[in-house]
Amino acid sequence: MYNLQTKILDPRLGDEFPLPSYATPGSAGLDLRAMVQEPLELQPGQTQLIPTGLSIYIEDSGLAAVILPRSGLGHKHGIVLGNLVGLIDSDYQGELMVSCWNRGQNTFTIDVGERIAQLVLVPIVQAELAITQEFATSERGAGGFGHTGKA
Ligand SMILES: O=c1ccn([C@H]2C[C@H](O)[C@@H](COP(=O)(O)OP(=O)(O)OP(=O)(O)O)O2)c(=O)[nH]1
Ligand SMILES: [Mg+2]
Repeated sequence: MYNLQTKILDPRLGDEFPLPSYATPGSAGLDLRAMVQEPLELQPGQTQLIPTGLSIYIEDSGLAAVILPRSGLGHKHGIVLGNLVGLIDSDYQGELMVSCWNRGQNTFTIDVGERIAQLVLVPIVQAELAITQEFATSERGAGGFGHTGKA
C-alpha cells in the first residue's frame, strides 16, 4: 500500500460521506464523490466540472493518477468524463476535479456525495528524447491504423 498524502477540503467527507476507499481487496480504483452543495441536473450533452472535496500530492514522479469513469454510470446512464480520462500529475496539489459529461439521451441527476468517477494510481516512466536519424528496422515499420487487417 502506498501512503497517498491527502487533504480533506470538504468536511462532509469522512463525516457525512465516507472517504474514498477500495471497495474490495482487489479493487484498482478509489471512488470519488461529487461534493456539490445540492443535487445537480446534467442535461444530455452537458459537461460540468465537479469538485471532489479532496486534494492529493503524489510527489513521486514515478507515479501519476488517472480519473476514469465508473462503468455502471458510463454504460447505463451515459455519464462519462468530458476529458475522457483525467490525468493527475505527481506535482498537482489542487482539488481533484471531475469533468462529468452526459453523453446519454436523458437528464441525469448527480446526487450530493454520489460516487461519480474513480481514481487509479499508475506507474510512470519519464522519457528523455534520444534523437536519432535512423531506427533499427522493425517488422511493423511505419504501418499502423489498421495495417494488420480487420479480422
Ligand atoms: O480530470 C482531471 C484532469 C486534471 N486535473 C488536474 C490535475 C492535473 O495535474 C492538472 C492538469 O491536468 P492536465 O495536464 O491534463 O491539463 P492541461 O490542460 O494540460 O493543464 P496544465 O496546463 O495545467 O497542465 O489538472 C484534475 O483535477 N482532473
Ligand atoms: Mg498539462
